[in-house]
Amino acid sequence: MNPILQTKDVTIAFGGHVAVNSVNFSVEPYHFKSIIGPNGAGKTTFFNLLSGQLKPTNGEVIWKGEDITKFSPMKRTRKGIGRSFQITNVFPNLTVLENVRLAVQSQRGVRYNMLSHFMHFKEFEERSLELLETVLLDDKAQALAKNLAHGEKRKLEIAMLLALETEMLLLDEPTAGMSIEEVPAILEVIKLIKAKGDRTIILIEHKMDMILDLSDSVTVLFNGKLLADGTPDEIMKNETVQSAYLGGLYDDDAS
Ligand SMILES: Nc1ncnc2c1ncn2[C@@H]1O[C@H](COP(=O)(O)OP(=O)(O)OP(=O)(O)O)[C@@H](O)[C@H]1O
Repeated sequence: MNPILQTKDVTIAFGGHVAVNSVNFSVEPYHFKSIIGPNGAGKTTFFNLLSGQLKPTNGEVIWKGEDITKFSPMKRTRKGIGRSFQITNVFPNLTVLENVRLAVQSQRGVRYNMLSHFMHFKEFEERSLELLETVLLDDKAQALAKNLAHGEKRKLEIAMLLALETEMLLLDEPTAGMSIEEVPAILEVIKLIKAKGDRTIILIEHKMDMILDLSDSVTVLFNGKLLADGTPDEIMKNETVQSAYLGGLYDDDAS
């Protein structure tokens, strides 16, 4: 099968520091791929190269055979690459439902058309409730976004990302900053999205154990380079990966 997303020798340097170094990466449609690596491995920088927040110093990003290296983040979203919203995109004084509805409206392109908005209001609201059910947040639909617990905010971000109806989801450490009690619920949400089977998902995770049973395949970054790529089983047995993680370079306390 042809990859849906690929990078060819993608590289970015900040001053003299090469944060992502000649990475050749590919993911097939409907695949669930995790990117793992210790702190500072280059995971977030690599995600920014995929989503367009950063442009590479060298190399290419290819979406369905098309070179999108120079495309803006918005253009990539329109093409089908959705990246999880940061919490700054959430309106704190609106309800959870209103926040998701705004994302649904923006996807349908009716943000500035009041008549169309009025005519489709019920449809948007129904779609928003459906998305809140998917992320197990429907019981908080009427709560103000600012009153949500951290884990619930991450669910809201995921609902808003799903509202964009993109073929690909880029999830950047969805469990970051969560309390131990909140983690199973967000993993459950990710499992539900995966089970629908209609999207390609790439997820960054810092803690390897978190994602092994979720992932079809795993890419390991280390010092900006692609260290290994394979099934979770292959990655677990890979000695180079083990030493990268266990060699005192894996800081378990950082996000
Ligand atoms: N804008 C920037 N300017 C300078 N250096 C940067 C910049 N962004 C990232 N870096 C550096 O690039 C390296 C990779 O950082 P990155 O945040 O991508 O790692 P990461 O794998 O996501 O780490 P973590 O698990 O801690 O989030 C780090 O050494 C970081 O300090």
